[in-house]
Amino acid sequence: MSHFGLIIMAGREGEGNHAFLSVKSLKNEREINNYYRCLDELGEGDYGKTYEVEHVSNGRRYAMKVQQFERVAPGAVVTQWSNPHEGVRKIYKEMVILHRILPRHRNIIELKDLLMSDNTVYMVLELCARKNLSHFYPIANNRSGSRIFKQIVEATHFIHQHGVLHMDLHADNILFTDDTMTESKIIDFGLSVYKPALAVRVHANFNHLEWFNIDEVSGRRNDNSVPQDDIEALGEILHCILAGTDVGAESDEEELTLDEQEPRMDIFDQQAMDLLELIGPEDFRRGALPTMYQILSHPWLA
Ligand SMILES: Nc1ncnc2c1ncn2[C@@H]1O[C@H](COP(=O)(O)OP(=O)(O)OP(=O)(O)O)[C@@H](O)[C@H]1O
Repeated sequence: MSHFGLIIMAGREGEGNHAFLSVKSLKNEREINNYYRCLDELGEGDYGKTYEVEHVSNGRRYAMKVQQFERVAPGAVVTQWSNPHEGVRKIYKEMVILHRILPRHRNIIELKDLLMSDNTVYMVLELCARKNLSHFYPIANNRSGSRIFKQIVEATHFIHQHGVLHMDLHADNILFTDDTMTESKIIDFGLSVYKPALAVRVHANFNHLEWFNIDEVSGRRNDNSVPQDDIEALGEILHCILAGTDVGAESDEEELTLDEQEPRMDIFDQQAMDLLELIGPEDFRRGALPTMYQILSHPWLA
C-alpha cells in the first residue's frame, strides 16, 4: 500500500487526546473549492504554495499549504540527480509529524484539516499574521527578546521530546499569530527528521512502524541529523535578536558591517550575552553546546 493510502487507513476515531482529524479524499482538484475559498497567496516553497483561505461554510480564515507530488511509477529509477520518491517522502513526513507525532503546543503551528486528491495534498493550518522573526528582530528588547526566545526554545524542546528534529529553524519559519508579535509559532516541518530513539514522550500511542518504512527511521538512510543542529540554529536566532537584524539572511543589499552584527548591549543585559556565549555562533561560543535542559534553565529565560 502507498504511504498516502496508509495515512487514510491508519487514523482511528477517538484515538488518544488529539482531536481526530479525518483525511478528506478529493476526486479531483476542483473539489477543494467545495471546502475552501482561496483569498490570497501567502508564500511559495519548493513543492508548492501556501494560500490564505476561507472555509466555505463557516467563513473562518486559515492558511492552506498546497503541495503536489508526482506519482511514483513502480520501478522508477533513482539517479544521482533525481529521486522520484523524495518529494512524496517530504510531504508524507510533514503530514505525519503534524498529524500524528506532535500533540498540540501553543508555539507550534496547528494542523486543522487535511485533504488529498490523487496528486495533491492540502494541509489546512491555523492562520498566522504576515510577520515572522525578521520583523521582530529590530523591535526586540531584553524583555520581549527573552519571552519570544523562550517560546521558541520550549517548542523546540517539545519537538525533540517527541523524537523530531526540525532542521530548518530560521526567521521565515517562525511566524507570529498577530501583529503584536507576542506569540510565535514554528512552521514548516518539510526538512524535519523523525528519530524514534530520541523520543522520551509518545503521543497517542504513536507507533512509528505503522507509519514509516524501517529504513527511514533506523538510520539506514544515512541521516546524521542531531539535536545539536537545532540548538545551533537557536544560537543563530539568539544572535539575530541581540543584533536587531537577520544576520545570516541572503539579501541583494550590501552585507552587514561587523558593527551591525554586534549584540546591542545597550538594550540587552549580561544574562542575554552569557546565553549567546553558550549557544551562539562560533565567534561568540565559549565551549561545547549545552543540552536543551541546560538552555531552558538559563537565567535569561527564567
Ligand atoms: N500558517 C501560516 N500562516 C500564515 N502564513 C503562512 C503559514 N504557513 C506558511 N505561511 C507562509 O507561506 C510560506 C511558505 O510556507 P512553508 O515554509 O510552510 O512552505 P514550504 O513549501 O515548505 O517552503 P520552503 O520550501 O521555503 O521550506 C511561509 O514562509 C510563510 O510566509
